[in-house]
Amino acid sequence: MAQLRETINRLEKQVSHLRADTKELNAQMEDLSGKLHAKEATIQDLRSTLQDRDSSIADLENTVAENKATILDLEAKLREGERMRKVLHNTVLELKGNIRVFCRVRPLLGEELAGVPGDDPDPQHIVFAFNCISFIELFFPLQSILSQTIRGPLGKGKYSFHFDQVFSPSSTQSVVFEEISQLVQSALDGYQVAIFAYGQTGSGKTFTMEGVQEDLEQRGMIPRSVEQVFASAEHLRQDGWKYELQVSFLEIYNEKIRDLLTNSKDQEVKHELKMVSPNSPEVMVTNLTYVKVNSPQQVFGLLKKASTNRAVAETKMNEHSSRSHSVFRLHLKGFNSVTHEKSAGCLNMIDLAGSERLKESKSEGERLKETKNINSSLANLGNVIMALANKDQHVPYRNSKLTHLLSNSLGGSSKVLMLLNLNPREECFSETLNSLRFATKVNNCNIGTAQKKTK
Ligand SMILES: Nc1ncnc2c1ncn2[C@@H]1O[C@H](COP(=O)(O)OP(=O)(O)OP(=O)(O)O)[C@@H](O)[C@H]1O
Repeated sequence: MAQLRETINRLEKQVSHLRADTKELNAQMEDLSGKLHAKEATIQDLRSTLQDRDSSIADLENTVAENKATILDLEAKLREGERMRKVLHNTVLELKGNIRVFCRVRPLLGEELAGVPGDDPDPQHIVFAFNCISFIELFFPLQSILSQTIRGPLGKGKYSFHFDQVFSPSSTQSVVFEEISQLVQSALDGYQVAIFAYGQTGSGKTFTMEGVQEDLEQRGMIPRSVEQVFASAEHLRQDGWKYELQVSFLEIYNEKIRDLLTNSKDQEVKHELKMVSPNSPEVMVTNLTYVKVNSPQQVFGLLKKASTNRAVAETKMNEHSSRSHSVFRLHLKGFNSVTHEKSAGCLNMIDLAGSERLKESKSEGERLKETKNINSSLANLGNVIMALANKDQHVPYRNSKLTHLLSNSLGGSSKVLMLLNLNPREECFSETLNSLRFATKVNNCNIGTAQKKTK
């Protein structure tokens, strides 16, 4: 019996322990389930945060897609704008005629200013209208002072001219370039472009075309055009255009062609003008150096090389007078990988030899021969332009090397600009009048509508 009681006691103790354990386990269970609820709530929170994030990402993705569409739309509009610019530019040129004349008068410089009141670099006998950028008036020098105070007809003492644009002595290189930059652009669009600097010795032709290379402000039309062509070609890449650019530079001296980019010291290398093929109007120069160029700096190096090679002779009118025509050519071949369009433009920049007449130049001997050759090739340039304007059956391209070489860039399918340079000195009055008359004849010509070239 006692043993039984002892067993019961022991069991009762064990039951009481088990009860206490159960109680503790229940408490722990409750605690854990509380924590589980809390975790579930956190998970729920995180889920809803994730959902919010997902919808924000979707919103952002939509916004990005919308922006991309807007950008594509804007790019298409820009391309359309660029196309319209070309169309408008070409229409304006068609209306104005594809031959245009700009006139630039250089300032009086250095010793030329001696005795000029107030060192005024503007000539007294040339008058520019304040309200008309295309008008220039020349006064017979003896009457020029009078004409400044008494306005009105002075009979034969006053000569008025209109051109597409007139630049007074204060016009900078960048102002002049602004007016020709669209024309330069046309070469990238596949046009044949010819820009001539015409004028008597010392009138500023070389300054206008080449300028001072080391001085950014004074750089001329050639370096500025080269920079613009490279910048535009780079810009057009995004539309699928890729350009191959090639430079040649030659001079025509005494009706002989000389390569200005040659490394050869052999002056006897002969250069002849030949048709590219029997059916092509294009003329090529035999044995001429063509350099493939990839940067403006590379072209500037070639310009330096050419200027050291260029023949410079002395005349009585200008100590360092250039007695040759120089022809800088940039050939631009374009291909568009998106539209498969092709273009083949050419930019010719020509610094003509001084246009003074024989008796003014006081030339003798070898200089006399040079002057005669220069005069006859310039006169022939005028004849070619007149023949084109008159739609003559025969255009005398072959009468001089210059017009023969440029025949492809002078016809009705090209764009021509004559930059008439004038010397501001009163002593140059009769040459100035002569130049203005020649340029007026050119200005009155309309050589037809330019055509793009695709091959
Ligand atoms: N717009 C200008 N501003 C400042 N200087 C100029 C300007 N135009 C010309 N000159 C200066 O006038 C001088 C004669 O100019 P330039 O040599 O260009 O004449 P040119 O017509 O090319 O003569 P040439 O027929 O002998 O080649 C140069 O010293 C040149 O630097």
